[in-house]
Amino acid sequence: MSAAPERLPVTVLTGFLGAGKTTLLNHLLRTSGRRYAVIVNEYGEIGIDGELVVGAEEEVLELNNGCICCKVRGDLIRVVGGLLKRRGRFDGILIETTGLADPAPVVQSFMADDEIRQSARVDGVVCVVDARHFLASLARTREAGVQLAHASCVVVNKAELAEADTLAAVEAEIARLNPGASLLRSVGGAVPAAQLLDQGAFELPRLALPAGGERYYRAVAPGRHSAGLECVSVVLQRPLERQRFLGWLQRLVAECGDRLLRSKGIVALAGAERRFVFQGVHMMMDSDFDRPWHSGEARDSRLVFIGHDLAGLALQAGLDACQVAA
Ligand SMILES: Nc1nc2c(ncn2[C@@H]2O[C@H](COP(=O)(O)OP(=O)(O)OP(=O)(O)O)[C@@H](O)[C@H]2O)c(=O)[nH]1
Repeated sequence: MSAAPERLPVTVLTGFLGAGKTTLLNHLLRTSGRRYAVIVNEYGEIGIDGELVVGAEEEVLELNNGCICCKVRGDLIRVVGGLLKRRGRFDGILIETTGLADPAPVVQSFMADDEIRQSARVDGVVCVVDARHFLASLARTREAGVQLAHASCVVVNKAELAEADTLAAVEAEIARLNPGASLLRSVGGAVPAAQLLDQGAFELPRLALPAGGERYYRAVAPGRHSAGLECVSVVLQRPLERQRFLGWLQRLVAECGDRLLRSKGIVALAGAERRFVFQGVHMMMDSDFDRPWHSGEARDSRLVFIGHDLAGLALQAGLDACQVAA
């Protein structure tokens, strides 16, 4: 019996208007040494970004006349379905979303559609930010925060235009609000393609969470930069009782999935020899048992929640109640 073909990696490029998404996309196409099908989404009927993508070999598909996050989701599924029928021709798919798009529905399309899910996987969500303007965009708009919340990697672009202290402040704010995301600096989108593509950053077994070891509950209050975006990180030392935790998580995403943008965690369930991992994008959730706990490894649970108005969700109290008795 032949092994199932590997699922095609999909990288979603997000980032605020003018941050440098197309510039990064072109850099990746020029330097990755791999063949990508490109999907570009923009407002308006005339596709401009599609024209700006380098090279004739790449397959560039435009989804115009609507934002990918609302009107054209059905189109996205059709376009990806079509690409998957010709999958031998490329090594992956790159999707550039509009500067005002919420990347969540794009990711959710890959989580929700069974056929696509079997043949393709979201490998990463790359958020490109403009080093000089990011903090202002974050403070003034909801979109910039939503894009940051979903990123598995953030590229701080136009780094040459920002002072060193601005760069440091931008990177600190990114690490505060999305502590699992990797960070790269760039000028003209010039980052090593190998650090962005095919990283499996969105795969359950390779979920990046803040480094373990600390025993803390930390709620990051919305700061002056973040237009209400908050991050809550929780570390729990006692294992969680399975049914109680799964019920709590299910209720949380069902009832609060609109303001809970992103959730992920590595959890020690009582009696389980393997780590339980989960990740959610709004109400959609992926979860599974992953590798066995190593001997000597601290069996604590680490969870991260990013969203708006999280204080009211009483995350710590809810999770505390899931722990087995001391
Ligand atoms: N100085 C400087 N300019 C850059 C850099 N990267 C991109 N640009 C310029 O910034 C402008 C916007 O870049 P794009 O790549 O089109 O940005 P985008 O995010 O795709 O823009 P939208 O599709 O409009 O949201 C272009 O004029 C780029 O040449 C950089 O690192 N430094």
